[in-house]
Parts: sequence; C-alpha cells; structure tokens
Amino acid sequence: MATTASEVGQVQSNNRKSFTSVKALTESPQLTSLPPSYTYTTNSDDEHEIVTDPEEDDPIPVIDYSLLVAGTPDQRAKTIEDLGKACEEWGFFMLTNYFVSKSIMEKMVDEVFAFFNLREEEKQEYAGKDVMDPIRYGTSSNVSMDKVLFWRDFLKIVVHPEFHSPMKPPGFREALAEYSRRTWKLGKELLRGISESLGLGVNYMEHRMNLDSGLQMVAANLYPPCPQPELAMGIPPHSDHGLLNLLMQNGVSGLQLLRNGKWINVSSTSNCLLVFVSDHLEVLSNGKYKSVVHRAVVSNKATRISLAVVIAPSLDTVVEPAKELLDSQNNPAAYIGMKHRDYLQLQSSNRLNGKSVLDNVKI
Ligand SMILES: O=C(O)CCC(=O)C(=O)O
Ligand SMILES: [Fe+2]
Repeated sequence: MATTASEVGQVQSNNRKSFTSVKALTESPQLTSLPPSYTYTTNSDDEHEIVTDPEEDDPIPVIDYSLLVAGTPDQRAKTIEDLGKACEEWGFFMLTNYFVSKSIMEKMVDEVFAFFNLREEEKQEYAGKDVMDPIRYGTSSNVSMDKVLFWRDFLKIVVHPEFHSPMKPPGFREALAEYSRRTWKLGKELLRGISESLGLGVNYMEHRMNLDSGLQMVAANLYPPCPQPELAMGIPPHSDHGLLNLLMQNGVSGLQLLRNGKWINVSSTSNCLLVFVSDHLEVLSNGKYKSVVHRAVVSNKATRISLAVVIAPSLDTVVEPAKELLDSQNNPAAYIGMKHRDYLQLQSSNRLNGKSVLDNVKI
C-alpha cells in the first residue's frame, strides 16, 4: 500500500514542519503550491543573475576517453593537453566514448528509481545522521541546518575502499557494483591523464592521494516535478569535495554551472558523462585547476535523477598543494593541507554555499 504524505514521519527543522522526503510531499493530493519552507530566494547580489546556454564560440569542452586510453601516442598527448585546458578554463567537461555501455547506465538509473519508489519506511532504514555513515538516505541537503529546504531527495553510498549497498530493491546491489567498478577505473584513468597535464608523473595522483584506499561515493539525487519550480532550488550553488565527480542524468536537464558570473545550462545529452573538477584537485594543483560551482534547478514537468560518483583521496590523506608545482617566489602554496576526513566534517557542518568550505583552507 502506498504511503501518503500525512502518514510518513515529519522532520522538524528550524521550527518548521516538513515532510521526510520531497517525493512523499509531491504524492500529497493537497499539494498545489510550493510550501513556504521550500521557497528559495537568491541573495540580493544574485537578483539580476543571468542564466544562459553555452555560447557558440565558447562551448563546453568534450574529451574523448578512447583517445586517452587507446589512441596513438599523438592522440593521447593531444587529449592530455585538452584535459588540462578543460580543467583550467572550465573545471568541467563532457566525456564521450568511455566504454561503459548504455545498458549498464540505464540499469543503474532504473535501480535508483526503484530505490526511491520503495515505501518511505523502507527508505528510512537508511536515514543516516552522520556524514561518515556508509549509506545515507535523506532530503534537502542538511535538514537541521538548511534555512530553506531544497527540492531534492538523496541516497549516498560509500562503494570504495569497502563496498556498501542497500539490500532493496533486489537488483540494486548488482547494478551498483558494476557501475562503481567501471567508474572507479574511469576516474583513475582520467586522473592519470590529469597528473600528466600538470607535468607530474602519470602515477602521481594515484600514489599521493592513496587511491588504493581512496574514497568512492555514489550520490543519487531525485528531483520530483515541482508545482512552482521558479521558486524552488534542487541543490544550491556549491563545489564538490574530492578530486573528480562523474555525473550522469536520466535525460532531464537541470544542471547549471557558474562561469564568468553567468549560470550556464548544461543539457542532458545522452551517451556522455559530465566530469567536474572538485575541491581537492584545486588544492593539489595549487589553484591551477578550479573546482566548478554548480547547482541543480527543478522543473514542473518530469522527475529528474542525477547520479554523481565522487572519486576522492583516502580519508586519512592530507591534501595539500603538490610540492613539485610550488616555487616560493612565483607560486607559493595557496592552500593549507587538511586531512580529507576533516574536510568532509567541515563540509557537513556548513550549509552548502558556493566555495565556502574551500575558503577555509585558502591561505
Ligand atoms: O543534479 C545535478 O545535476 C547536480 C548534483 C550535484 O551537484 C551533486 O550531487 O553534488
Ligand atoms: Fe555537486
């Protein structure tokens, strides 16, 4: 029997009542307008914000993965150069020809849908409190801290160095294991290319970031149709922790990147993964590569799913600028070192707000 919104437990946040999930809220027959607790107002600086598609003469970079791993030496060298440029100029690129079949990706998206379609009580078994919980289901971003609730439910799962998975729905574990294995390999290969693009040895990142025990986290986001999408926000502006984030979507758009003061719409092209430079790559490269600020807006038409795979250093790695890139005269360290675990704690104790977490380690 389907659970109605009034039957599910409610969470108390800043003295407001809200539902345990946006999905439960949207299934409530009374819902015709956005509840006030979800009304997101951009701060006054953003009042005249510009939202636009990518300019024709400044398109989002595209990297052909097959040329990186199976191209001629010249093709690989050119791809590494393009990778470096994309990381430096955009902090973001689209990846094509990456050897993960459409069926593996579709299976994963289907299983994510099936998870969010479980009864609310079943999902609540995974309602984690702590950022270190290996499986964590929740809504908004951080309900106890968010001033406004975000139009998003999420499921976050640690899949490396130790693999975790919810037991339900039945096919979830197998799909997740396959997708995690494939994307971990992809992430490591990209980091090899990115190491080279920085003039560091091909294995530099793998060794220095201790990727043998590196953290891989899969974060599934569900954005149900919203009655007043222009008043709500799926995920507010932020950059991600870790080195890279590999994102796929279910064919519904909503992602926007901040570039030169404008929000750029990223369309939901099939057969491509979206790759974000994340905060720890910015630190390691001493700011040469910048993590990209992004957000997810919502629509009143379709349910959107996005699935992020975070490729990150081991929790005990102290991430600091690569000494090989520093020079006390011309390029002094611009960030202090911080253990990945402490960075995660810091992120979880702050509201999502642009690059405010990274600002804590900036010199
Ligand atoms: O849904 C999206 O497009 C963005 C998701 C995201 O930023 C995240 O999971 O960190
Ligand atoms: Fe993100």
